[in-house]
Parts: sequence; C-alpha cells; structure tokens
Amino acid sequence: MTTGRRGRLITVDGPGGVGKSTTVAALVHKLADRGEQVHATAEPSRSTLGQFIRENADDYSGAALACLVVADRHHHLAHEVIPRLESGITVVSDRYLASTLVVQALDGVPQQYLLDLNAGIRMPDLAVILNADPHSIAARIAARGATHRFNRTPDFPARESALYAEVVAILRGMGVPVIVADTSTAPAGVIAEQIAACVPAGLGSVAPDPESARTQGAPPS
Ligand SMILES: Nc1ncnc2c1ncn2[C@@H]1O[C@H](COP(=O)(O)OP(=O)(O)O)[C@@H](O)[C@H]1O
Ligand SMILES: Cc1cn([C@H]2C[C@H](O)[C@@H](COP(=O)(O)OP(=O)(O)O)O2)c(=O)[nH]c1=O
Repeated sequence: MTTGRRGRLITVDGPGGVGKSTTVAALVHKLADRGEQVHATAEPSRSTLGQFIRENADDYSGAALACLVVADRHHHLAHEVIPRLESGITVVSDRYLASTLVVQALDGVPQQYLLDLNAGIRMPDLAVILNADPHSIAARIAARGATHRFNRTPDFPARESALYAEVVAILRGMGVPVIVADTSTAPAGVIAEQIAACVPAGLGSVAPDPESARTQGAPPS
C-alpha cells in the first residue's frame, strides 16, 4: 500500500557498541505501533557488496574502504531506500553518512574526500547520533566481543566518540536536523520515544528542536 506522501529517512549512527541496533529496533516498533509503514535497514547493506564489506573490512582500509562503503550507499539508496521513500515508507538506517565521516576519518581519509564521494546522496530527514561515555562503550564491546578491526583497538571508543560529537556540527551545517542521545544515561526505549516525537505522524518532514530533543551532549573527549 502506498500513502501518497514521501517517507522519511531516519539515520542512526554512533560508535560501535553504543546501542544503534537496539535503538533502531525500538524506534521501528514505536513508529509501526502508531501506524507508520517502516522499513529497517543498515549499512553496509544486505547487498552482495555490503556483505563483502562486512566480511572484509579488516583487509581494506583508507580510501579503498571509503570507496567501497560509499559505493554500497549509492546502490543501497537506488535499490532499497529511495523506492520505499517514494512509496511513503519511512526508512530507518543503522549507520549512514555520519559513520563514514567518522570511521573513514579514523582510517586517515580526508573529510573533503569523504564529502565528495557522498555528493548527491539523499540526505537524512533526521540524523540521530548516539554517543556515550567511552568506558561504557568499551565495556559493552568487551561483553559482546569485538567484531571488526575498528572495535578491537583499545582507544577506538574514545576517538570515535569525540569525532561523532564533531560530526553533529558538520551535519547541522549541511542543514540536516540532528538529535543527539547519550546511551550511557538513557535506555533505548526512552531514546526511541524521543526520536519518534521528532517524526510527526503523517507529515513528510521532520523538524526537531535540537535543544529540546537532546537527551545529553556528547561526552568530553
Ligand atoms: N540505551 C542503552 N542503554 C544501555 N545499554 C544499551 C543501550 N542501548 C544498547 N545497549 C546495550 O549495548 C550493547 C550494544 O548494543 P547494540 O545495539 O548492539 O550496539 P551497536 O549496534 O551500536 O553496535 C547491547 O548489550 C545492548 O543491550
Ligand atoms: C556504514 C559504514 C560502515 N563501516 C564499517 C565499520 C564496521 O567495520 C562495519 C559496520 O559494522 P557494524 O556491525 O555496524 O558495527 P558495530 O556493531 O560495531 O556498530 O562497517 C565503515 O567503515 N564506514 C561506513 O560508512
């Protein structure tokens, strides 16, 4: 069924282990419960290229990995995201542009190069940046086990957390509505509620008040 209006693209980014997947699942439930058609997705995507990236992120780095993740994004948009948005379905993506601006920066890729690779992508209607005290993040990664080279590096959570705080300003400078939530202090259900409150039911755009939507600023670096 289509609704005759465009869906919204909501993206959720933050350090590995911060709570993205948990928050996305809670948000999708909340939106669906109030009658929205919602599609949950993730980057790297489920495509052949996305799966290749997940399996090989330890063997590719720098500009090579940047090109792979952004190629996957362009394909993801064309084949999975945009068609749903055009059918009125809200799409929630676990990782998107902000992840590239942070993870690839930590891999040594210049920011302007990353922005150029992303030229023309569909910008999020709402970008959610989850952040947390780096010690909490490290403890969660230790509890579940590191899954890729980025979260095997001990100082990675602190560096990643600091860079996500910077990316908030970059996204806002690009005109993207951003809300920031601290998963060290707020449970996923509460954060999902706050995000859902920024996505008015039945409207084609979101207009969060960044200050009232903010649950916590990013932790100090
Ligand atoms: N808001 C939260 N507060 C406390 N713990 C959380 C929160 N969100 C997620 N978690 C826990 O943190 C761990 C990592 O969550 P996950 O959603 O897999 O993170 P990510 O997708 O960012 O890697 C899980 O054990 C999850 O239960
Ligand atoms: C979306 C994206 C992912 N990646 C990489 C980082 C990870 O190796 C992998 C995403 O894995 P993911 O399972 O999302 O990590 P985590 O559970 O730790 O949050 O893809 C990038 O390097 N750049 C990107 O823009």
